[in-house]
Amino acid sequence: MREEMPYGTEEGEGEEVGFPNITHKRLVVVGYALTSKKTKSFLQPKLEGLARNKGILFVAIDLNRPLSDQGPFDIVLHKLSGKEWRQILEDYRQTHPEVTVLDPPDAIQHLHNRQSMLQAVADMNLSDSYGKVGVPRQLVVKRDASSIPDAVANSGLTLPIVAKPLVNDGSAKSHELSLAFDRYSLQKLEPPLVLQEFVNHGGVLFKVYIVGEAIKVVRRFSLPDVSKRELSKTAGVYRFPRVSCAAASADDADLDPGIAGEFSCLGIGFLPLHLDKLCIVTVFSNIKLVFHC
Ligand SMILES: Nc1ncnc2c1ncn2[C@@H]1O[C@H](COP(=O)(O)OP(=O)(O)OP(=O)(O)O)[C@@H](O)[C@H]1O
Ligand SMILES: O=P(O)(O)O[C@H]1[C@H](O)[C@H](O)[C@H](OP(=O)(O)O)[C@@H](OP(=O)(O)O)[C@@H]1O
Repeated sequence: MREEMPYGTEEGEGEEVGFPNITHKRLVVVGYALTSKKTKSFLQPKLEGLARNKGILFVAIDLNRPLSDQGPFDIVLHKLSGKEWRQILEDYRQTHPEVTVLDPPDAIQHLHNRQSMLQAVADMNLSDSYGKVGVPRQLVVKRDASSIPDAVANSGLTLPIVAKPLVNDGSAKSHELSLAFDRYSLQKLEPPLVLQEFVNHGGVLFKVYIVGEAIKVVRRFSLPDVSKRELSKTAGVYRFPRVSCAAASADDADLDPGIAGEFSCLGIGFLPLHLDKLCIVTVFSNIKLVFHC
């Protein structure tokens, strides 16, 4: 375990660590392993400043050196995928039980797959006086795109359909979604895929960020509803951009009065971007819900 160290100087390191107005408290050291893109979007000056004020220091993990030779860390924060990294983390957890790993690989494995990520939500069968939370009906297609039209017909899924890569590993490809207005166009897509029924939801969805006990809900613009008339007049499959990103804030938008108390959870992620607005030293997840009748 790390010794009690006064803020401001680390033993053996001559330079000031620079934590104003904090003395004789232990520094919490967070080792992070993220892609360069995620580091850029996640470790913004605002977050590092918030952390510094709370006596929390972020230190980049060198992926070219043994993890055990680095640190010592109080927390290891990561969003990398792959069997090798998972094994490194599992080995590290065995030799460093005192270190909190966010998130433990076995706790997030099911979120790397767009089929299993929603199973937990479906199994909860959440319902109360405010409404109920479900998941869109969906179908997994692992190979052979030519079989998709018949598979969709046999599954009873209704159009339009949102096609999503089955793997959700944070790569740009894992966010390449398409909207199909007819079954036959689906054979142009590249399995493995999850095919989800499109849920009309008034063009606004909720993103729910949960970090330990802290919960933040934001409204985001989403895909507009598709009417039966539009569906009858439209054919083809169309790739669409990341419509509900941070820039698409709909916090001031009114919800469509025609929709009422039924929520569909479209997807679940972890280690969301908006960490700087929430306490930053517990479990991370972000859940996207749409609100529809
Ligand atoms: N079944 C659905 N019905 C209606 N709209 C959907 C559905 N699934 C996804 N969408 C729309 O597509 C957007 C992206 O969906 P999803 O969150 O599953 O993908 P993502 O790539 O993880 O998104 P993000 O860009 O938030 O990381 C949603 O914000 C919503 O606008
Ligand atoms: O609406 P936000 O900005 O929270 O959307 C996030 C999204 O929920 C995921 O956290 C993405 O992370 P990955 O799944 O690892 O891609 C974020 O992408 P990022 O690459 O910009 O961090 C989205 O911003």
